[in-house]
Amino acid sequence: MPELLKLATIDGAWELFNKQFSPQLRVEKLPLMDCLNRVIAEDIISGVNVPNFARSTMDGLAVIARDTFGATEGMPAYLEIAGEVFMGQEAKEPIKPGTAIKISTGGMLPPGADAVVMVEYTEQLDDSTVAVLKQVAPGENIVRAGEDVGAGDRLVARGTLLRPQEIGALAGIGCTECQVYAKPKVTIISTGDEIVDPRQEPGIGQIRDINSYAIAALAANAGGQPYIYGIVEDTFEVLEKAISEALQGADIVVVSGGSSMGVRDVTARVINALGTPGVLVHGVSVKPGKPTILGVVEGKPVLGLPGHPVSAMALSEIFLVPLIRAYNGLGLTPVPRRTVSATLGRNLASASGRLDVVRVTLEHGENGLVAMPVLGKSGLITTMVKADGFIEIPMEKQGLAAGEPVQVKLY
Ligand SMILES: Nc1nc2c(c(=O)[nH]1)N[C@H]1C(S)=C(S)[C@@H](COP(=O)(O)OP(=O)(O)OC[C@H]3O[C@@H](n4cnc5c(N)ncnc54)[C@H](O)[C@@H]3O)O[C@H]1N2
Ligand code: MOO
Repeated sequence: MPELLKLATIDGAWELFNKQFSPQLRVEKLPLMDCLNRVIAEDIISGVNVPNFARSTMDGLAVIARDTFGATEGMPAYLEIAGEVFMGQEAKEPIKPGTAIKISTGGMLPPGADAVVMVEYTEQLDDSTVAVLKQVAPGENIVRAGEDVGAGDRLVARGTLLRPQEIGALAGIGCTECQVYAKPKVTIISTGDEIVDPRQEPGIGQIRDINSYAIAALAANAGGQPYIYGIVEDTFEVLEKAISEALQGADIVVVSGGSSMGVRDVTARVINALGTPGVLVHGVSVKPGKPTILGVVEGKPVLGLPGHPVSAMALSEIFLVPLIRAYNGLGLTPVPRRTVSATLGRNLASASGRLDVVRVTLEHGENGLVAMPVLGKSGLITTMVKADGFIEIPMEKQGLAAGEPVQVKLY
C-alpha cells in the first residue's frame, strides 16, 4: 500500500526543528508563592546566614563540651545551672566553665557554649546543680550559624524548577519575590465541521470539542498558558485567518484535526502559505499520532495534531511538552517523568520502524505491578481516562511479550 506521508522519526523531527527554532524567553517577577512549579531565571545568592546564630536542636542543657568529657551514668559530670535561654531572645550572657544553661529546641546557644546535652541524659539534683550522665562532643545537638545557608552561598541556580523545598528555602532567606521565566502562551485551534463547543448540544453527525480542552489542560500542566481559540471551519481561508491571528499573541500555535491527507485536511497547506520555513515535518513514525505536522512560522512553532483525541494527546506529550519547557528556560531536553517498573500483562504486537505508545493500567500482581494494555481505538478519550500511564515500544522492536519488564511512564 503506498504511504502518502513521508514519515520522520521523532529524533529526525527534532533535528529539523532545532535548526529553525530559538524561543524568545521572557521573564517576570512574581510573589514567592506564585513561583511554585516555575523555573527561576536568576541565581539567588544569599545575603544572610541561616540561621544567623548557633542554635540548639534539642531540649536540654547548653554546655562547654569538654566539661562533660568522660561523663557516664556511673560517673556523672556535675555542673552548676547558671540560667536559661528564652526562645526568640538573644542569649547574651557567655557561659562559664563548669556551668550549664537550660535551653529549648531552636533556642540560641549562649556565647562560649559548643554543645547541648539532651534533657534525658541529665538529672537535676537541686535548684542549682545538674548531673550530666553522658558526654557530648563539640558541635553535638547544635546547628552552627550559617550551617543551613551561608551568606554568599548560591541557594538556587538559574534554570531550577522551584519545588516546595526551594520555595521554603527562599522564604528562609527573606526572598519574597523572584524572576521566573514567563509561561509561553499556547493557542489551541480546533478544526472540523463536525466539532461543536462543549456548551452546545451536538446535532446528529456532530461531536463536542474534546481536544481543545485536553490539550489546553496538558499544556497548563507542562507550564504553558493555554488559550482556547475555538472551533474553526476546515477551509483554507478560515484556518489561515485563525492561525495568523493566533500567531500575533501566542508563542506556540496548536491546530487540532485536519492534519492527515484527506481532501479537507488543509492545515499543512495553510502553514506553508503563512511563511517560511513552514512545514518541517508531515508524518511521524509513531502510533498513534502518525499524521502530525511540525512547522515554524515567524520563528514560532505551529503544531498540527491528529484529530483523534488519544493521538492528539500522545503527540502533545512528545512535541508540545518539550517546547513549553524550552520557553520555561529548560531547553529542548528530555522530559523527566515519574516512572514505575512493572511486568507486561499481555503480548503486544508492533511494527518495527515505528514507536508505539501504549496506554496501560497498573494492577497489583503476585510479583509486583502489572501493566495491562488498555484496548481501544485512538478516537476514544475514555481509553486515556482509564489509563494510569503509558509504555513505549521502541522502533527497533516488533512487539513485547507478556511477562517482559516494562517502564510505565505515569500520566
Ligand atoms: N485514509 C486514511 N484515513 C486516515 C488516516 C490514514 O492514514 N489514511 N489516518 C487516520 C489517523 S491515524 C488519524 S489520527 C486521523 C487524523 O486525521 P486528522 O488529523 O485529519 O483529523 P480529522 O480528520 O479532523 O479528525 C479525526 C477524528 O478526530 C475527531 N476530532 C477532530 N477534532 C476533534 C476535537 N477537537 N475533539 C474531539 N474529536 C475530534 C474527528 O471527528 C475525527 O473522528 O485520520 C485517520 N484517517
Ligand atoms: O495516528 Mo492515528 O493518530 O493512529 O489515531
